[in-house]
Order: sequence, then C-alpha cells, then structure tokens
Amino acid sequence: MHNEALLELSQATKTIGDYQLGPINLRLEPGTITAVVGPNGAGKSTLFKLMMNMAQPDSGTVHLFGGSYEEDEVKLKQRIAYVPETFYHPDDGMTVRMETSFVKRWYPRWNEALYQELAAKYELPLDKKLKDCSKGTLRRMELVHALAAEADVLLLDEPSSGLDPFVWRDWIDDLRRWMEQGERSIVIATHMMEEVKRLADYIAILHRGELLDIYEKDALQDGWRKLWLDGPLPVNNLPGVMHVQHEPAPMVVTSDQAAIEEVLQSLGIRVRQRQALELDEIFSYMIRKKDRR
Ligand SMILES: Nc1ncnc2c1ncn2[C@@H]1O[C@H](COP(=O)(O)OP(=O)(O)OP(=O)(O)O)[C@@H](O)[C@H]1O
Repeated sequence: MHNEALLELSQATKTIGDYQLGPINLRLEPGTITAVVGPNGAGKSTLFKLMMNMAQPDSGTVHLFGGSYEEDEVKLKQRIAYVPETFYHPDDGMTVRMETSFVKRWYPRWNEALYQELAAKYELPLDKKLKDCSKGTLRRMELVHALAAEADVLLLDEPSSGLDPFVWRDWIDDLRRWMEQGERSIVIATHMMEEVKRLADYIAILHRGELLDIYEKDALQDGWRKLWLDGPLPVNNLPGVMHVQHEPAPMVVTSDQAAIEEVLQSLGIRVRQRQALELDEIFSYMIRKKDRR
C-alpha cells in the first residue's frame, strides 16, 4: 500500500538575502511528532513558511498529504493548524471573540465544544481587543484555536514562547491528548529541550540552513554515551566517535555505544564509567562536528 507522507520536501531551497536554506530533503510520516531544532537563524521559521506556502521554494518541491499548494491550497490549509513564531493580525482592534469567529470559519471540523472548554481553561478574555492582550494571552488564544480546529497536523513555531510554566504544563498535556484522537501529527520548532523530551518521536536538526539529519529521539538517547576508559585511547576508527578527551582521564563521546563497547572489549580496554547525555549536549556535539568539517 502506498503510504502518503504527511510532509515531503524534495531538494527544496530558499534564498533570503545572503542566507540559503537547503537543499532540504525531508519526509515525515503521519501519526508522528517531529521537533525541529537548531541554533538561532538556522532556518526553522523559513522551513515552516515553506510548509505553509507563505514562502515559495526557489527550487525543489513541497508536498503535504501527497498534494501540493498549486493543486489546492484551500483544501490543504484546512487540514493544517499553524501557530507562527509571532502573532500578526492586520486588524488588532478586533476582540478575541471576533478573532475566533474569523478563524473557525476556516476549519470545516472546528470543534465548538472543545473550544468553549479550552477558552475557559486558558482564561481567554473574549471581549478584550487583540491590541490590549499580553503576548502570553495572544499565544494562549492561538494555541486554543489550533487545538479546536481539529486539523490533521499542527505546525507550531516556538509555540511556548510567552507561556508561564503552569500554562505550559497544561498545554503539553493538551497536545498529548490532541495526538490521541486518530492519526494526527505535529511538527514543532522549539528551543526548549524539555518540550523535545516530552513530545518528540523524531528530531530534525537544522544548522546554517542545512538539515543535518532526522533522528529517532529514543535512538539518540540510547546510542549516545560518554565513556571513561582505563587505558590509553585508540583514537582511530572507533565507531561513532564525536569527541575525544585524553586528559585528565581518557574519555570518548560516542553516538554508538553498543558498537564502540564491542571494539573496546576486543582491544582489552575497560570502560570505567558510562554517562548518558542530555539532548542539548548531543545537538551541540553534532553541530560542532559539522562546523569542523
Ligand atoms: N524577511 C527577512 N529578511 C532578511 N533575512 C531574513 C528574513 N527572514 C529570515 N531571514 C534570515 O533567514 C535566516 C533564517 O531565519 P529563520 O527565522 O528561519 O531562523 P530560525 O531558525 O527560525 O531562527 P530563531 O531560532 O532565531 O527563531 C536568518 O539568517 C535570517 O536573518
């Protein structure tokens, strides 16, 4: 059976001034949560704009649900709930209530009961004008809209910026609940490692406009280790080596613990201590390795 990708970018490029994104090749499957991570200016928002047809690729293609924006933009966008990095509405004299009635007309499966429940839970000030709302209030409104839209995919560009920690916790729980309703997907750009840890199945790493790769989160956490050794380090050809330290004690950082331990054992080198790495440490080793090339 042909498996229709949630999102497929093939050789997609976009140049803005002296910045170039891509060529990006990326395929995301439905039913998954993918976190897009990378340093400031890596191109995460630009990638989201390509996914939303708010920017068009200079070359290559972007497909969502097997279709393209040239074929039927409205139909595709009705299946997507997008939360941009910064909220913009041309008429900020509108109230939250008016904004909601504007948004809900767009989504054929809009869930009014869920909206009412979430609007109360997130304390949306329905009669307040958008221009009088705090950043966090606008963000809460956008998140509630995204969940109530009953879309097939959420494209979330740093959705938690401006949320206080209490609201953030509710939001993560609500995202998980949202994922449980059928075959839904989330693509989320974030700088918050806690968000990646709690949500992501896959992690796509962008650096200077280049997609380093897409990884299974569990495989990254299982494979990466710091190993302290009791003997001198044979630096050449050890599997998955990302970093080597000779002093004060021999230590390697590897992305492939199982393979390196097998080789070390065959060389008669004992591992004195093993330590798992935090995700942000893993990303920074990947990025440093890329920059050394
Ligand atoms: N409208 C614009 N005009 C000029 N340059 C732009 C514009 N939009 C983006 N860029 C450039 O494109 C690059 C990628 O920016 P983008 O916002 O996609 O990165 P990002 O990964 O989302 O960053 P951040 O983590 O800071 O949000 C940056 O170098 C940025 O300066």
